[in-house]
Amino acid sequence: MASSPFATGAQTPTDSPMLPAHWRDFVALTKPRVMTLVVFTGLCGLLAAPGHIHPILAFTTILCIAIGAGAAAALNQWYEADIDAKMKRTANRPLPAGRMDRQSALHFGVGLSFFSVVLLGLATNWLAAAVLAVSILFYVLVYTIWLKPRTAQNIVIGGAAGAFPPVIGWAAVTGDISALPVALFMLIFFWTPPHFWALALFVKTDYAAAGIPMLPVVSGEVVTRRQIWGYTAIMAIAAMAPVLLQLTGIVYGTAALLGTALFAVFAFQVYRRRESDPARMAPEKRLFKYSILYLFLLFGAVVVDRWLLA
Ligand code: HEM
Ligand SMILES: CC(C)=CCC/C(C)=C/CC/C(C)=C/COP(=O)(O)OP(=O)(O)O
Repeated sequence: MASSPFATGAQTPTDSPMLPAHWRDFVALTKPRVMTLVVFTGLCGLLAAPGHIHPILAFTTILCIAIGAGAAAALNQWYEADIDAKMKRTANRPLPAGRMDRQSALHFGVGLSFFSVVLLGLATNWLAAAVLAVSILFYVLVYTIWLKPRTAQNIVIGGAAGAFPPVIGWAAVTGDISALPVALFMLIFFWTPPHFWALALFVKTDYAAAGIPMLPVVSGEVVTRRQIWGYTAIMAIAAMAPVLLQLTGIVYGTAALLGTALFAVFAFQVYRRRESDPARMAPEKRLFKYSILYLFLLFGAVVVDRWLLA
């Protein structure tokens, strides 16, 4: 059995005899579905940046973002194996299901974190590599280990980790960080609370069972619905900022206006919903699904716009 400095002594699925970890479990450890959008926002940051980057270096940059994000996800699951075992949604992950030992996940996560940061630094520049390192550390140390078990504001602050990829992509090309990557960072930063709390509303019993103080568990549904609506309003300002600052043009402007209007409609439906409402598709499920499409749409539009303006 793998020992961990965080072991509670309680019997968990990770205490059971280990089966050899299959490579598919290592892939699962990187949360590949979530990472598609992380990688896409990083790619868009890279493609929107002025200047030239050799295609091989561009590919290496995106690979490093994917590896770094995957490594951070592995470390998140290394630390949370006991918690994941208590939630239906996560109980079948490689560690809680007993298909992999914790030490393998730790080595995989630490090894790939170093590899991605060093490779990015050597291939592009050390500013991009430093931002990648900060995002990995932020996700693992600030969000997973420090804030997540302690406060319902965990994802508001910790969510910054997921906002760095476009900055990394941009910095890899230009060697600096200017207004547009900062605006894209702010967009993801304020998008994260509605994205996550919409999901948290329909999996709150899971989080309650695991003892994680997510907002719907700690403050209840009404407060969460109000907060989703409030952060959507701030996110709308962040979404329009690139247009107002004349960093993007008509394509992004149109996408941001229409896309954000629909986001606001869905967020308002979440805000208005009372528990007794009959559900076709619950508004929070619709908002969660749409939040993912929204970010794909707006980041894609940034790239199209920058190319048209170039
Ligand atoms: C701290 C911030 C965030 C939290 C707490 C969070 C939480 C979650 C959770 C719990 C899920 C369900 C996935 C699962 O069951 O494995 C999810 C799904 C997803 N998240 Fe987030 N998320 C955050 C930030 C982000 C960011 C920054 C992105 C991308 C830019 C992102 C993209 C996605 C995508 C694409 C899915 C859907 C995955 C699927 O189809 O299964 N999330 N998120
Ligand atoms: C480059 C780099 C390091 C990017 C990181 C991107 C990032 C922070 C993505 C967050 C994605 C995510 C699924 C969080 C889940 O929260 P959780 O771990 O609390 O979810 P769980 O309840 O499913 O374990």
